[in-house]
Amino acid sequence: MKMRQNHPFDTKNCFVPTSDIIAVEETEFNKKQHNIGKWQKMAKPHAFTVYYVKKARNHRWRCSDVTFWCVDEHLCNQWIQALKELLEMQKSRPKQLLVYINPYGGRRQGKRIYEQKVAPLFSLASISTDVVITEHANHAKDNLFEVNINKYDGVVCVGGDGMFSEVMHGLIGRMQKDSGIDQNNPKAPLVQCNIRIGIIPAGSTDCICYSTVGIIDPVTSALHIIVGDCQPLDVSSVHHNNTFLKYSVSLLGYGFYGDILKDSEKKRWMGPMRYDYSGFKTFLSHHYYEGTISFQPARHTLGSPRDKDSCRTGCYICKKSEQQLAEQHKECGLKREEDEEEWKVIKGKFLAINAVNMSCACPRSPKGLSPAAHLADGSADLILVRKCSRFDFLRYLVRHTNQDDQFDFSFVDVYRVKSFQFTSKLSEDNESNVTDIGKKRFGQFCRDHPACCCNSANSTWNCDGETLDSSAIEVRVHCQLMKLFARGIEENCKGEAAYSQSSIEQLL
Ligand SMILES: CCCCCCCCCCCCC/C=C/[C@@H](O)[C@H](COP(=O)(O)O)NC(C)=O
Ligand SMILES: Nc1ncnc2c1ncn2[C@@H]1O[C@H](COP(=O)(O)OP(=O)(O)O)[C@@H](O)[C@H]1O
Ligand SMILES: [Ca+2]
Repeated sequence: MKMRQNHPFDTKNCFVPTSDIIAVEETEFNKKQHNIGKWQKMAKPHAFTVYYVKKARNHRWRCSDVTFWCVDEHLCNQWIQALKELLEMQKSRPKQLLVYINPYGGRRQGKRIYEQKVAPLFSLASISTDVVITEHANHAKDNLFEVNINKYDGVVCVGGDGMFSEVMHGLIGRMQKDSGIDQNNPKAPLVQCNIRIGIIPAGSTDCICYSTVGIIDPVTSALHIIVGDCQPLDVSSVHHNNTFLKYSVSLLGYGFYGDILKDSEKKRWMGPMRYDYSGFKTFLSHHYYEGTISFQPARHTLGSPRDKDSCRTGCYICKKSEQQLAEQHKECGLKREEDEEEWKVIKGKFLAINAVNMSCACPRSPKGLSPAAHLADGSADLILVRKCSRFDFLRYLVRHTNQDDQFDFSFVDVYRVKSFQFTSKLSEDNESNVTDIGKKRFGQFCRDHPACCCNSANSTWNCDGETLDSSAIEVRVHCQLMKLFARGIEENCKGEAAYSQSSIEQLL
């Protein structure tokens, strides 16, 4: 049997694992193609085209295609049939997706990006979609409590980290509501969310996309959704006084990153540039904050924040945590003595407190705030940057952008934790003396005079790009609470990965 590619002079073999096939379609007879090369000899050619994932450099994926021609119509149809059956066997692929687009995220290109780059690929892969273009903040989140969620194999959000956070809150919240779990109870065992979320990056930082896919590229992300990838993700719950505040998957930042976010919200019109402007301004203001942080070290994980190796596709440290989680679920009757485990307490003056569930790599900081943090190990890295000079803080920040170790400073400490609590000195003082409004006034005075570095005002928590109302918080990491359409960052940029047994080449 002879089937050939449509490039007559291309003698290269084409290997495509079935897991990388996007679609198979019958190809219309085209006179121009017929008139070139060897196909002239064919009486009436029949053809089909295989669309597949082509892996390019820097984790970028593209949709490529190859067309096979032959004279026998029946044979051609048999091939199409056989390949379609192979695709049907890929059970992890989504068929029905719910899509939320934030038209105002990042450079306000969300709608265009989806329509031009993503929708055609979904349609090629025969994925049906219900698309909601959000009209206001919390539209997607509220909507997720109302829709018939079981109809969908996944939810896609087109936007930045803030938009992802909204969709995640909708999904996890809906899951807990349906299972009768009270989110306000900080100790409640949360129900895992098995409906995967896909992120089409169209925001300002897009750190969650970058840290889980390795590139900010809407087409690459769409292809990860189409092939049905699955990456579990740790989620932290944030409470204050037995009241649920938020969930976080990337950064929970007090001090520097909180102040940047708060200032930048007023400058939304600047687009992604607002972070550079507010970053510079916040750096100059050099505010530090006094408070107490207590945490439980994550003894269950194999890794440490100072490891040289980072979390990659198929990470064994995350797999180990997954096994431990499964064992815990099995013996759910036996309550773990989590509360009796040790707490460490640190009091101090901090320029920044960053708790990260993942590396938080993004184009501004390609290795991230904690390069060795894991996506799904059930822990967060708690980074404490103590009061230091502006020059030293700049040295620390610069190391986010180069290869040097950002934890190798006397004023920086890092711990791998499974839970932590923070109270600012101000709120401790206020609790002991509520009527002391003089202090609050002084705090306002300081905010209005950025040259002052004193610590009488509170900072704000930056929770995945959203601000929190409370400075005193209680945080707990929930191992692999949700899943993304991603596979983590692949070790080899270019597709040297092992091919699956069932490649088309073998069938030929
Ligand atoms: C002198 C050189 C200083 C360079 C410092 C570069 C550090 C950049 C580290 C970025 C940290 C990423 C953490 C991600 C946060 C996002 O959740 C949040 C919201 O992102 P969004 O606007 O929703 O896409 N963005 C910010 C800047 O707070
Ligand atoms: N239609 C809308 N109008 C205003 N805000 C919205 C809308 N849709 C979503 N949002 C909110 O916008 C915030 C920022 O969105 P995001 O997509 O993360 O953009 P960026 O990365 O630029 O911050 C999110 O918190 C989200 O809740
Ligand atoms: Ca983690």
